[in-house]
This record gives sequence, structure tokens and C-alpha cells, in this order.
Amino acid sequence: MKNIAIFASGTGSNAQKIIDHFRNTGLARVTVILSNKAEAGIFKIAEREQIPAVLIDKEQFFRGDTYVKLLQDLDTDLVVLAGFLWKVPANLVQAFPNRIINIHPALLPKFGGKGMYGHFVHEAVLAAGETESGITIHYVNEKYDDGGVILQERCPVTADDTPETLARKVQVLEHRWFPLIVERLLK
Ligand SMILES: Nc1nc2c(c(=O)[nH]1)N[C@@H](CN(C=O)c1ccc(C(=O)N[C@@H](CCC(=O)O)C(=O)O)cc1)CN2
Ligand SMILES: NCC(=O)N[C@@H]1O[C@H](COP(=O)([O-])[O-])[C@@H](O)[C@H]1O
Repeated sequence: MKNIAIFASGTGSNAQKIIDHFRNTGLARVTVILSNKAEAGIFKIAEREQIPAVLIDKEQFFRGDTYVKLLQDLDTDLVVLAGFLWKVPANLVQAFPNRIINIHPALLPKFGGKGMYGHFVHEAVLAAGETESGITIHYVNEKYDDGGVILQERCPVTADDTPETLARKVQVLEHRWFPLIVERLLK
């Protein structure tokens, strides 16, 4: 049974899809959920799913080894960033080489980097007049959105799209592909 740790800062819909995907399969389980936002919906998911949840201490996250040790003590096989809005520090990246992945709601390398998260991404895609957008699932290194690409999937952008309608199209791709990629990487 493989062990997955999920970092999230928001609603947690991707985390829920991953939890659902592995439910009763014996393949993997989400052993811990970590978030930097006490009010995030991800904590409601953790409570409902009876998964231990951790509110991240900023000082320890960026300057200590608390979370490296926690993930190591849980025999974590894969760390999944699912809408996590802090930069993962070097010590954590180095402790889990090629075992931290992230989903980005655009086709990197465009529309990535600092400030590019959530609705800001879709607004930038529309402002740029792109005719397509999509998702990028990639390995995490010490920079934002710079690691090796694992998968990209595309969706059309139409003239009547708003950030909200585009976000929905992208979310359909996220929910379909993220659990499958997690499974593929754990085999
Ligand atoms: N070391 C890495 N850490 C993280 C990565 C990564 O690729 N390497 N990906 C991000 C997720 N992400 C895009 O996919 C992303 C998230 C947040 C930001 C950002 O600009 N954040 C703000 C803070 C926002 C807040 O605190 O509410 C900032 O850094 O000023 C950019 C990209 C997860 N971590
Ligand atoms: N740059 C990082 C970023 O923007 N990540 C995005 O946060 C959302 C989280 O949704 P969720 O909380 O419903 O899973 C997802 O759309 C994900 O691609």
C-alpha cells in the first residue's frame, strides 16, 4: 500500500478526487493532508474522510525540518501539491527527489511562476488571447512551476469564455487526469 501526502490551500476538490480514486483499492491511501490556511475547505474533507490534517506552521515550514520528518515518519511515497500556495522549500524538495508533484491550471511554461495561481492564471490566459489552455502536471523543484513535465492536457478557449468558465473546463481535466497520474507514478 503506497502512502500519499497532500498539500492544499483551498477547496480541495482535487484532493477529494484522489482520495476517491484510491478508496478500497488497496493500491494507495492518503495518510496526511497539510494546509497553510486554517479556513480552507480541505480541512472539512480531511475530517469527513478521517484523514489526519496538519495546519502548517510557517516558521517551521520554511526554516525547519518538522515537515520533512513528519512525511518521512509516515513512509510517504508521493507528495502531491493540489492547489498549495506556498513555495516548497529546498530541504523538502531534496528530501523527496522526483517524489513531489504539482498540478498547474495552464500549459506551462506560459502562465506560470510567482503570482500565477487560481483565477490569476485564467485571467492571464484570456488577456493573452490564447485559443487553448489546459493543465500541466509536473515534478516540483526549488523554483515555481519549473520541474519536469509529466503530463499536459488541453482544452479550447472560446471568445465567450470568462475566468470562471475557463476554470471549469480546466477543472474537468484536472479531476480526470490527476488521480490517474498519481496512480501511474506509484506503480
Ligand atoms: N518549490 C515549489 N513549490 C511550489 C510549486 C513549485 O513548482 N515548486 N508549485 C506551487 C503551485 N503553484 C503553481 O502551480 C503556485 C502557487 C502559488 C504561487 C504564488 O505566487 N504564491 C504566492 C503566495 C500566495 C498566498 O500565500 O496566498 C507567493 O509566493 O507570493 C505561485 C505558483 C506550490 N509550491
Ligand atoms: N498554481 C497553482 C494553482 O493555481 N493550482 C490550482 O489550484 C486549484 C485548486 O483547486 P482545488 O482546491 O479544488 O483542488 C486547481 O485548479 C489547481 O490547478
